[in-house]
Amino acid sequence: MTLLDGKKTSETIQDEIAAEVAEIKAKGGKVPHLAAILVGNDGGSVTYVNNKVLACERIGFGSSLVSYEDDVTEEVLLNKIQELNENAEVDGFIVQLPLPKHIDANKVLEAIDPKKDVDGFHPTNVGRMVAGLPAYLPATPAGILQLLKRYEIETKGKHCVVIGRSNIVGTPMSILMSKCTYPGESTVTICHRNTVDLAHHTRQADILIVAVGRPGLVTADMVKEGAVVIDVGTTRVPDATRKSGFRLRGDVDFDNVADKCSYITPVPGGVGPLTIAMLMANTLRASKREVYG
Ligand SMILES: Nc1nc(=O)c2c([nH]1)NC[C@@H]1CN(c3ccc(C(=O)N[C@@H](CCC(=O)O)C(=O)O)cc3)C=[N+]21
Repeated sequence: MTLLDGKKTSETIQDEIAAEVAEIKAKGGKVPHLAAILVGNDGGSVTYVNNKVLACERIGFGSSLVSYEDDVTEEVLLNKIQELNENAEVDGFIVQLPLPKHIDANKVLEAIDPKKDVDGFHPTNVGRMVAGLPAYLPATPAGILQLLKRYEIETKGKHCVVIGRSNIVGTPMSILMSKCTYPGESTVTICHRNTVDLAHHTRQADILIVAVGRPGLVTADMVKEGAVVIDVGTTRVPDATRKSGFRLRGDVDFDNVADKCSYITPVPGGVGPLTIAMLMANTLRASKREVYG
């Protein structure tokens, strides 16, 4: 069994980006700038957004964080988005999800200029991705592709089973794995909460990608011997022995599943850190006008 070291791969990618930023700076070019909008103070969201800002500092990007209380109006949010769309200093920005219920998240995401949508959540980028046109790919699926690629894992003709159909992970992941470029060319099955006999499907998987947010959902009996298992779940569960009072748990019962796998991602230190690296990669592409010219 080989551990897919997301933390190390993320550091490698960020080093590559940092080297490019240093080059841009040496030539007097524009330093990439990422802005993030955070609404409310959900523990996870605050951590992730802070990690994104820290990553910017580490690799030499400019960054700005715009924070609102969770009672902010949709109008205020939409006005800020308009401002960031028009601000030439800002190459890309994200609105951290989830948003409070009184805000229409789809409306907010559609207000972002697709050219600055480094999360790849705008319908224009989703459509371009599906059509195989240059697009910002959502960071988590893009990070998983990087893991498969950098560990040289064969995907052609393999059966890839994706559990979860979210707009952020499951749906784009399944589309990307079916595309005719490496890593891809897999036969893809999408499973979700209405799937009958989930284990029947997962046992057929050469590559199993789990993005549900239910700790321990995938147990050893559900995994084929030699499978590649990618765990996207990062749920905070109470843990009195930790200073923070919680620990992160994936969707896969790692301790029992790992022995059966050819490759597996840990949680933490798997897919999560790559999500940050790929957001940085998208921001660099935005500043170089690589996607939209
Ligand atoms: N607009 C938007 N874009 C996102 O990309 C986005 C979002 N909203 N909302 C929430 C999810 C979740 N997400 C993660 C990012 C990093 C880790 C990550 O770095 N995890 C570390 C541990 C971090 C920790 O200490 O908690 C790990 O797995 O090793 C996890 C999850 C991005 N998301």
